[in-house]
Amino acid sequence: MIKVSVVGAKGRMGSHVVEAVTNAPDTQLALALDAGDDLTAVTPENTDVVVEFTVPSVSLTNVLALIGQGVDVVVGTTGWTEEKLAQVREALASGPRPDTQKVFIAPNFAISAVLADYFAVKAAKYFESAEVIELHHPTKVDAPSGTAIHTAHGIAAARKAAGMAPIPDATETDGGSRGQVIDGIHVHAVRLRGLNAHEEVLFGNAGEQLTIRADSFDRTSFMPGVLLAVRKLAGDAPAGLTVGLDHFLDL
Ligand SMILES: NC(=O)C1=CN([C@@H]2O[C@H](COP(=O)(O)OP(=O)(O)OC[C@H]3O[C@@H](n4cnc5c(N)ncnc54)[C@H](O)[C@@H]3O)[C@@H](O)[C@H]2O)C=CC1
Ligand SMILES: O=C(O)C1=N[C@H](C(=O)O)C[C@H](O)C1
Repeated sequence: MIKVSVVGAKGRMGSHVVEAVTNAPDTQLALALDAGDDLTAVTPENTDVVVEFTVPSVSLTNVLALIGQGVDVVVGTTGWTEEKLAQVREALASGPRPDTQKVFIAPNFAISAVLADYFAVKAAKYFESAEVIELHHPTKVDAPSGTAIHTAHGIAAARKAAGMAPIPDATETDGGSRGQVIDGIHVHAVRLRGLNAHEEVLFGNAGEQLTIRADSFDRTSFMPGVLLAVRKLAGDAPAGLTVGLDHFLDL
């Protein structure tokens, strides 16, 4: 049995993870921790893998503390920048298990979202225009979503590798309507009661459009991906930092 502790266990995602870990045949719940709890309670003796779903403002601090505790960590929380990822790599290198410890961060654990992202990167070099629209529940604290930021970076990298010109856009006045520009890609965020987690990637050429859309209607959609990551970290995932569930899928 893989012993799994959950940090952020009382949250929308954390409570689903507690249920999934409890019900899966090969995992068992070790500790369920939330705000105010002491992370030094998590040790290699009681925990094989920690799953962290908290808030962007605290996740880095939690992950650094958990690396210090010597346990492997699966992270679903958003808000990761290159600077924060570099701090995780440094902490792993100078931590208690530099050759074997693993941290895995996924912008999105839903297979629909991971595939949408993958297909978008494949499509990027064939279209003059590309924009991303993400749509979420109104209780989400960050915008744009971590997934949309990841998608925008992926599209931008593919366009750059293909030597493409900047996206055509004659806008001269913009009070914010054109969204946030990430690596040259416009990203728009919608917050609407009734929605859960959704993303559309729009690609355009003269006379044609490709739309790639992923919809997570329910948080159960993230649980197979979370359990896959837990199993991979307890198994043959490489040591060090890995970002993106695509690394654990046969794409
Ligand atoms: N990677 C993925 O597939 C997904 C990622 N997310 C991300 O996961 C994060 C959490 O989302 P939700 O569960 O909806 O948020 P939430 O607000 O429902 O839950 C966050 C939980 O973290 C707890 N918390 C806050 N500070 C803490 C601390 N210092 N230590 C321990 N626990 C602490 C809160 O008390 C709360 O229970 C967000 O960044 C969200 O964008 C959400 C869905 C899927
Ligand atoms: O807060 C959410 O709900 C979600 N957050 C992640 C993100 O910001 O990309 C993943 C998914 O979109 C749900």
